[in-house]
Amino acid sequence: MTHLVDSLFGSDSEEEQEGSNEVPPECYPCCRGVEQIPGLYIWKGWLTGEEQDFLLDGIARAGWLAHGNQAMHFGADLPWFLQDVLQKFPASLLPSEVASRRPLFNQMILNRYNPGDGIRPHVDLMRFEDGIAVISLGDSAVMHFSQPEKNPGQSVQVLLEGGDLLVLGGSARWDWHHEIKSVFEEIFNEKRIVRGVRTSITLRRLKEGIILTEAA
Ligand SMILES: O=C(O)CCC(=O)C(=O)O
Ligand SMILES: [Fe+2]
Repeated sequence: MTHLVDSLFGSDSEEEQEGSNEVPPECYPCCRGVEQIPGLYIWKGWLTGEEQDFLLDGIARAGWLAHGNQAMHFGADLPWFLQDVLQKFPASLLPSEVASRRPLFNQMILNRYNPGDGIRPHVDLMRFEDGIAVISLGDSAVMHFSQPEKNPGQSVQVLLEGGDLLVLGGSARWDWHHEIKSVFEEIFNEKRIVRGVRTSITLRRLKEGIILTEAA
C-alpha cells in the first residue's frame, strides 16, 4: 500500500511544485497535484460550508435523490444549483485541450453513500471525454487509485472531505482505477475515518454522437 498523504498536505517546498503535476498559478495553495498520478488534482475546501449546504439543499429540493442513492442528468442544461459552481470552476486544472471546450460538462451524476457504501474500482466509461470533476459534500471517504495490472496490490489514497474538489485529467482519467471501499470506517494517515453520509457530484462530458441513459 502506498501512502500519499505527505505529498498532499506536507510542506510547500518548491520541489513539490515541480514536475508534470504543477498546479497552475491561479490556484490557491490548498490545491495540490497528486504527485504519483499525472492529471489528478485535489483542491481541499474548494467550497465553503454555505456553498455545500446550498448544493445539498438544491439536490434535496429538486428531489434528485428522493428515490435512490444515484441520479443522472444528461445535457448541457445542468441543474440550476450548479450554476455558481460552474462559474468558479478552475478549468485550468484540466488538460489544456479540454479546458477550452464548451460546454465544459454536459453530464452530472449524483451519488449518495451511506455508511458501508462504496464504488468498485473502475475507470469511467470511454464514452465520456477526458476531464472529470468530483465535488464532495457531507462526510468524508477515502478514494483509492490503483493500476491493478501494473502495480497489483498498491494504491494511492486521497481523502475526500466535504467541500473538496477532485479533478481527473489525462493519465488520472484513463490509466488509473478509482474506488471507494464499502466499509463503515477506514484509516487515512493513521487517523480513523468513520463513514457518515457522503454525497458526490460528478461532472463529465459525453463524447459527441453518443446517446444513452444507462449508468456510468
Ligand atoms: O462518488 C465519487 O466520489 C466518485 C463517483 C464515480 O467515480 C463515478 O460515478 O464514476
Ligand atoms: Fe468514476
